[in-house]
Amino acid sequence: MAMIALKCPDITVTVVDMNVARIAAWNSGQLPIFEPGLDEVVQQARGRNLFFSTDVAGQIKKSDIIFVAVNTPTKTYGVGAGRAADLRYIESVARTIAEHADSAKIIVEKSTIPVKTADAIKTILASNSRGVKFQVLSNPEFLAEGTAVKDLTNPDRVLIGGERTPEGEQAMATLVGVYARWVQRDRIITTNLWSSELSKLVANAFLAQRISSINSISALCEATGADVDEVANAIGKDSRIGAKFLKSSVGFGGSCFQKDILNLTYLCESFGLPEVAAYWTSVVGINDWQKRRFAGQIVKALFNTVAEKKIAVLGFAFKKDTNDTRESAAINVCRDLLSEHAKVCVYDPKVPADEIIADTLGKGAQNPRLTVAKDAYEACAGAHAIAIVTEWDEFKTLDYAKIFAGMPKPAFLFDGRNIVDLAALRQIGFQATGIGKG
Ligand SMILES: NC(=O)c1ccc[n+]([C@@H]2O[C@H](COP(=O)([O-])OP(=O)(O)OC[C@H]3O[C@@H](n4cnc5c(N)ncnc54)[C@H](O)[C@@H]3O)[C@@H](O)[C@H]2O)c1
Ligand SMILES: O=c1ccn([C@@H]2O[C@H](COP(=O)(O)OP(=O)(O)O[C@H]3O[C@H](CO)[C@@H](O)[C@H](O)[C@H]3O)[C@@H](O)[C@H]2O)c(=O)[nH]1
Repeated sequence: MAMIALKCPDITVTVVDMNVARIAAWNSGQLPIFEPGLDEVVQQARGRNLFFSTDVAGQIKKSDIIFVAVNTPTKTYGVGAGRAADLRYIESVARTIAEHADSAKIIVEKSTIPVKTADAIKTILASNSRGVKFQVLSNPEFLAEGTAVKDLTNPDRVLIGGERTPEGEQAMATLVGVYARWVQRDRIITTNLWSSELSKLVANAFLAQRISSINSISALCEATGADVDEVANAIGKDSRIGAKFLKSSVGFGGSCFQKDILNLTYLCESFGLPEVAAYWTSVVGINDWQKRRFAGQIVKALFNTVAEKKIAVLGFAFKKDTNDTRESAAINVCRDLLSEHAKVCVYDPKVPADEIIADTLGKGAQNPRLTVAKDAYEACAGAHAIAIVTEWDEFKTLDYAKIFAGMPKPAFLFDGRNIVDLAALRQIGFQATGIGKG
């Protein structure tokens, strides 16, 4: 929304949320999320044509286009628990719009949702809105965290789905007109509603599948003496495969991939396609295995016991350049090490200590074996092993000789992101290993 406001000064964009603290943060000097370049975008547009408010009802009345970007987490209860998307926030927004709208609106699904959700939204609107006309469009978001501003400035594509009726086409043309202010017209794709809704889930499933594919091969590389980065480079040169998203890692995290694949598999089963569901479920299965495998390798290398040994975990966010920790592999790694009674000391440049502890142990819980350091050097001091879990750039240039000097020997380093020079570390004296480095 900040990007639309930046690129379209004549359009007034008001972001509303019922979370008062979040809106207050968006109106303050300290935005609630860390995202490179976002502060500058917000600063340019805020107060000009970008506003943040908790007045949901008032802004529904005033708006011509309403983007619905509420959370659609994995359901934790009842039918489909652990897999289906929980659509209660979507439904509640549809009811609120129906209650307060007193003129025609275009409703844009921006949240990631199961196919056919637009039908449910349309039905709720039509049954409650006292004759006000709505058009529902699907406009999934493809930005990745950490590169959001770049992705939004120059998107590979913008996808807009709508009804193939004159009113639907007109609504799509209106939304195309917004994006066309800065996105090349041939990168704005229009489709029917169901293709657009489904494409978002499929895009994430394909991206995650590439990571699980290369991660499965990382284990084979370790067993055979091959190097997974060399394999990725060799296969990625084939233009049919492509070089991106082939970086083997401790496992993918983030709020989207797992949730959206589970959502897709649940949909497949609901439509009577268990074989398709099983195929995509295995992408999540390999990811869970990869996360466990990493922690297991640490325990095994440290002579099958990490009890009371200090392990430094470098990085807690699910990827670099974000403070988001949702589904981060670091959570699983820390939990597995704690269950082996290791003393885990975490450092992340952007994630606050209380969040690291709450994510790992649960809200309010404490464990004296889990501590948070103010920098990487403090985390590594006296540690038997270092585990690099997030690929923050600063971990590439640490003074590893100094760190080595302060560790008990043998000193181990496990690079879960393949970002450091293993040969140089071995030269220093480390027992250093990476993912998929045979
Ligand atoms: N985070 C991403 O990078 C990303 C990228 C693409 C798509 N998505 C999709 O976008 C959606 C939102 O993701 P997110 O990461 O921003 O989630 P989030 O949980 O960080 O934010 C959702 C916000 O919606 C608010 N909300 C919920 N119900 C509301 C209501 N009835 N009225 C007003 N506000 C309400 C919540 O208070 C919360 O602040 C999800 O469907 C997600 O899959 C996210
Ligand atoms: O080669 C790779 C690429 C990524 N990752 C990991 O995969 C996860 C997801 O990374 P990324 O996709 O870059 O970030 P997200 O913000 O989760 O973005 C994904 O999820 C968003 C929400 O749906 C979509 O909009 C984006 O297009 C999609 O890339 C992270 O843990 C990464 O470290 C790897 O391990 N290897």
